[in-house]
Amino acid sequence: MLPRINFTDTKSFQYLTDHFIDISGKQLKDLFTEDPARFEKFSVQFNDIMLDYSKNRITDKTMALLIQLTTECGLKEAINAMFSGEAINETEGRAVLHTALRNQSNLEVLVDGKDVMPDINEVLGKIEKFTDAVISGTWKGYTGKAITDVVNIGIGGSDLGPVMVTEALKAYKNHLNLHFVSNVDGTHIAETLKTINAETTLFLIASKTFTTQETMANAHSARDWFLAAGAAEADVAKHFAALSTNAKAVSAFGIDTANMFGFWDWVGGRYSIWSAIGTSIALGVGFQNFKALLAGAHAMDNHFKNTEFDQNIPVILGLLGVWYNNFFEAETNAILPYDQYMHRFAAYFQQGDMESNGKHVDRNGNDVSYETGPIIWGEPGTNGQHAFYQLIHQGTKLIPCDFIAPAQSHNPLGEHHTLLLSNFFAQTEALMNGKSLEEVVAELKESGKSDEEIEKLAPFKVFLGNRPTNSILVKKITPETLGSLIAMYEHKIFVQGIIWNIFSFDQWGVELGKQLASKILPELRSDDEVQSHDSSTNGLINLYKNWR
Ligand SMILES: O=P(O)(O)OC[C@H]1O[C@](O)(CO)[C@@H](O)[C@@H]1O
Repeated sequence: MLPRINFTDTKSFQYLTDHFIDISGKQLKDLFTEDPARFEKFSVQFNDIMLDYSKNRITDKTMALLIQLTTECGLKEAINAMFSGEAINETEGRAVLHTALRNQSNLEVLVDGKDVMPDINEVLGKIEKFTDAVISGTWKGYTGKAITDVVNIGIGGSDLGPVMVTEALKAYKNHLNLHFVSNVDGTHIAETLKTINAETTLFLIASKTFTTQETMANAHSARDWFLAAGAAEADVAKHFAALSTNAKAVSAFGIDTANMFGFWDWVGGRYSIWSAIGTSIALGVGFQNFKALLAGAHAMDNHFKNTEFDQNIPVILGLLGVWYNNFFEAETNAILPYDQYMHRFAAYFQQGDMESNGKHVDRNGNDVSYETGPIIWGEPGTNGQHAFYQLIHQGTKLIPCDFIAPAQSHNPLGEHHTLLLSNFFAQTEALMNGKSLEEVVAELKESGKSDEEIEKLAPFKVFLGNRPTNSILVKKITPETLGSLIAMYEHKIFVQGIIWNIFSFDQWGVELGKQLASKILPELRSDDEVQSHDSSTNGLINLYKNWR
């Protein structure tokens, strides 16, 4: 069982509340002047990943108090409980063991007294054989041709991870064309089907439960299209595979369970890229690269499990997030990768973080009296700079940002990467230092502006600065490094869930909308006027019926 400690009742919370009053009046740039060793002190390197968190509104005391908070909240015990397979997803009565899926040490991991590693290794072996056969072309379609296109049909955790990783690792891609269909909007599947040939297409139906409305609707449409293209029922086996925990529903759909790659209920949907849900990744970049992704994540797991908290990257990131969320009252957290390949990284962690920690009930079943999960958002730099950075620099909201960049590009084209990285370094410096009125006035004078013009313009050109950032500089986006980065954020989310005393591994909040949609569906199927809802919902439904 996880501890049940209201973190606002801890001593460290009280100390942090007092300490916040000191810190909130301090300027980051002054902290750097006062302590030239800040970078050495507030940075951690792990393999090819460097976390520089020195541009945060913290001192030694802040970090010491935040670490004390972890002790009072039982973080160490919670980490051990997760890794050892305790049923810490208490509202669903399940263990949380995505870490076992990437347990390259192969040491046993027990769930209800049973070692799960043999089953994991068996599925991995099956994925390797299958993906090798498809990539090499020995797996043939119903007319004897090799597969050229793979369509992953899934949503949420059965889509976002594979999309994000296959994009992030595009430099490692083989000849297979990957497509991802998630939205129940028929446009998504229709547009995809226009680009592929039934004879050479493999569909992966990715769904943990194999009951998700969107995925089932898309899977049925794909199957109908496949049969309409001239294939027979018996050909389905060569073109459809399932990634799921639900063998019964897979069979009922008509997919041979020989083509099913299984996983288990102790794998949460948004933590499932490491499972059979990663099959599209293994197809796109090869099984060895998929294994390397797992190895990178495993290395981060060991770092998280075994490193003292003051040097522990996910713990540090988690605590900084708590500091801004609960003391500075920052509502959002931007993830800004300076790497075009990572353009879906923030979207991936929108689900990872917000579905995990978007909770207002604590582990005792009581409403929390403090803020929990932040809003996660972001786009790759430098595009974001020309879109929303204005607000980060000069707006009224405090937005802690994670800047991520690789030192080496997969596409070292002319000066592009140097230009990109000059922006990466400049942005965090600008956010920290800002630009004072005196500096603005001096600059305008130098540019030849009159005193009158300067007086008018100057206020708009001031940057208050003091805006916190983390810089995550990696050597290169390789499968290993990407695996480590993903695991790093997963564990950061875990740390925060423990501090906030919430359950991070259920997602009851997605149920109500689903329930109501299934009630409304039959109403939409009939032509009768609807009167069973509030006037707004009735009005909209009836107008829709008139217009359709
Ligand atoms: O893999 P499944 O069972 O189709 O579920 C898809 C997604 O739906 C959710 O349950 C809710 O949106 C996610 O947690 C999950 O990733």
